[in-house]
Amino acid sequence: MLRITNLSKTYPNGVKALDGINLTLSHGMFGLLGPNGAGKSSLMRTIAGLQKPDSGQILFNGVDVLQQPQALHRRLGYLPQEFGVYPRLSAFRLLDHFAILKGITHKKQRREQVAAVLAQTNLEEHRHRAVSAFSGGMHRRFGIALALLGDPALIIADEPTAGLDPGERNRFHQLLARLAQDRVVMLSTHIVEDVRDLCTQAVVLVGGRIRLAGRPADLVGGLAGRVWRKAVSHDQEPAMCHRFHVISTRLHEGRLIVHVVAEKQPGPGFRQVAPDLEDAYFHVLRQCETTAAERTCHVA
Ligand SMILES: Nc1ncnc2c1ncn2[C@@H]1O[C@H](COP(=O)(O)OP(=O)(O)OP(=O)(O)O)[C@@H](O)[C@H]1O
Repeated sequence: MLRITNLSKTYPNGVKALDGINLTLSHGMFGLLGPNGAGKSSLMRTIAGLQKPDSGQILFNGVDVLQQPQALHRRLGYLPQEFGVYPRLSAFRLLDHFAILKGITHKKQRREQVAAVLAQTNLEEHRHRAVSAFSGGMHRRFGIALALLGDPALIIADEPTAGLDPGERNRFHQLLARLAQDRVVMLSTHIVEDVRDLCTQAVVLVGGRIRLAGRPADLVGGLAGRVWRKAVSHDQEPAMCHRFHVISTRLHEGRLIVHVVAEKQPGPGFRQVAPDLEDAYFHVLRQCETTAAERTCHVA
């Protein structure tokens, strides 16, 4: 349904935010995972038509959307990372206003759509409240209500759960999962758990390039039998990082746990564990860091 080929984007300051991205998305929830500055928002903004790439192609149902932006824009719901400040208008009035901007000019049809998106996002009982007085979670759900106007076939949500408490985050995830049943939902995040819990497909983006792609369960496959864990003291950690290929250090019940990638038992006290998505993600980040450091060393 959405096919991206060789997409690249360099900003005027010389930062290459996207470097030859190739992706094909069909129905379901698609996770875009990457650290700060990986290029997630750049990719989403480019798909949403808010900025032009330097090269590449985006096909939506076979139509080239860089040549014919309207082909996608009518079918797109975009939930950006940053929200503007809403005026003191009620949720109903604001949605009605945006529905007009989306081209839903027939009054009865518009009322029905606004009522439907309020129901889908569980905001019906708040429809007469000013959006400016909504909580963070309600804001996010209101953002989705806006994105749903016009019944989009593709929803792009850029780090939608940032700042939500666990309850709201869970409710929001369930809403996205319901929406993904019959459309494409593209979700960017740097929270590995979100991708593991929600997504049928995922890519790891680092430095504007796709480093890992597939079903979350398959992404860990390459690490099978190679991840080892050990509880260490804070003092031991630097030596561990020096001696072993440490992919992560996490706190568990106040204790520091290191995960190491090694072909065989790396040393006393290490226990082999089944790799999870977090291991796969941190392993890729480590590989990218190492490659970047090697490049810097060569230049130096
Ligand atoms: N308008 C811009 N002009 C110049 N550089 C930009 C611009 N937007 C983004 N960048 C740079 O491009 C790179 C990718 O940024 P982008 O916002 O796409 O990453 P991201 O993965 O969404 O990060 P985050 O998780 O922090 O939102 C970064 O180095 C960023 O500083």
